[in-house]
Amino acid sequence: MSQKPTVLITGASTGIGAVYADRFAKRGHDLVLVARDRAKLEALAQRLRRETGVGVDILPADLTDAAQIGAVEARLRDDARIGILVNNAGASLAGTFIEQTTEATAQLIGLNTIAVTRLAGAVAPRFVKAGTGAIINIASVVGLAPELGLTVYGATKAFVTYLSQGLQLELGPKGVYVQAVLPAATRTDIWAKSGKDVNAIPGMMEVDEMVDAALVGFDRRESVTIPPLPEAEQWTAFDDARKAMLPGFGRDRAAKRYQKAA
Ligand SMILES: NC(=O)C1=CN([C@@H]2O[C@H](COP(=O)(O)OP(=O)(O)OC[C@H]3O[C@@H](n4cnc5c(N)ncnc54)[C@H](OP(=O)(O)O)[C@@H]3O)[C@@H](O)[C@H]2O)C=CC1
Ligand SMILES: CC(=O)[C@H](N)C(=O)O
Repeated sequence: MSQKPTVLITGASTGIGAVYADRFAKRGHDLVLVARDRAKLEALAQRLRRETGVGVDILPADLTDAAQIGAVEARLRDDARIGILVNNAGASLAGTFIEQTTEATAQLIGLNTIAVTRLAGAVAPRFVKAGTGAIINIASVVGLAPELGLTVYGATKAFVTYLSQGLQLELGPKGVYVQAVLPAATRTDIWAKSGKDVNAIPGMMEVDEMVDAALVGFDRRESVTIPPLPEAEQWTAFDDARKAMLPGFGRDRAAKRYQKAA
C-alpha cells in the first residue's frame, strides 16, 4: 500500500481519465477508478498494477444514477486514504440547441455538473477536517467561448470552472487545493461519441500532452490551468476585468443609463 494519498478518478476507462490514472500510478499513488465500463476499468487496473506495483481498485458506476453515484460518494466520504479527487467524467452532445432533446440535455447536465458537485461535496468535509487534499475538476475552454456553438455543453463547463474557483476560495484557506483544468480540443473518444470526426478538427492536442501539462499546473498549485494557452497573462487580464466590476455591483441605484429621464 502506497504512503501517498490514493487518487479517485472518474471517467477513468478512456481518454483523459485513463491518462491521469497512468500518471498518478507512475507517481506511486494507489488508485480508485470509476466509470461505467467494468471491462475497460479492469484492463487498465491490471496493466497499472503490473507496470507500477500500485494498488488499483475499480468502482464501476453510472454517475447519473442516484444509487450508483451514492456508492462513489460513500467511498469518498469513508475511505480516509483518498486524498485526491479527479472529477473528470463527462460527455458532449451532437447537434445544436434546438436539435437536442430536453432528455439529452438533462442527462448531460446531470453528468457534467450535478455529479461533479456531488462528488466534491462528498469529499470536501473530510479534506477540510484533515486540513489537506486536492480536487481536480476537468472543465473546458468551451465554457469561455459561446461562439463555438456548443451551448449546453459549454454552459456545463462554465459551471465547472465557476464551481472550482468558488471552492478554491472557500476551501483553499482550509488547506484544500482545487484546480480547474480547461483543455481545448484533445484527441479522445468524446468526439466520435458526440458525432464528430476527430480528424476533421484542427489544433487537436494529444491526450498525453494535455494531461502532462495539466499536471505541471497541478504541481504549481494553479487554480486555473489552460494547457494550450500561450500567454498566461491573457487569463489574468480576463479575471482581473471581472474583478474590476465587483465594486459596481454593490450600489443601491440603477446605473445612470437605466434611469428614466426626469
Ligand atoms: N477531449 C476533449 O477535447 C476535451 C474533453 N474535456 C473534458 O474531459 C473530460 C474527459 O473526457 P474525454 O477523456 O475527452 O472523453 P472520453 O469520452 O474518452 O471519456 C469520458 C469518460 O467519462 C466516462 N463516463 C461517461 N459517461 C459516464 C457516466 N454516466 N457515468 C460514469 N462515467 C461516465 C466514460 O466512461 P464509461 O463510458 O465507461 O462510463 C469515460 O471514461 C470530460 O469532462 C470532457 O468534457 C474538456 C475539454 C476538451
Ligand atoms: C466540445 C467537446 O466535445 C470537447 N470535449 C471540448 O470540450 O472541447
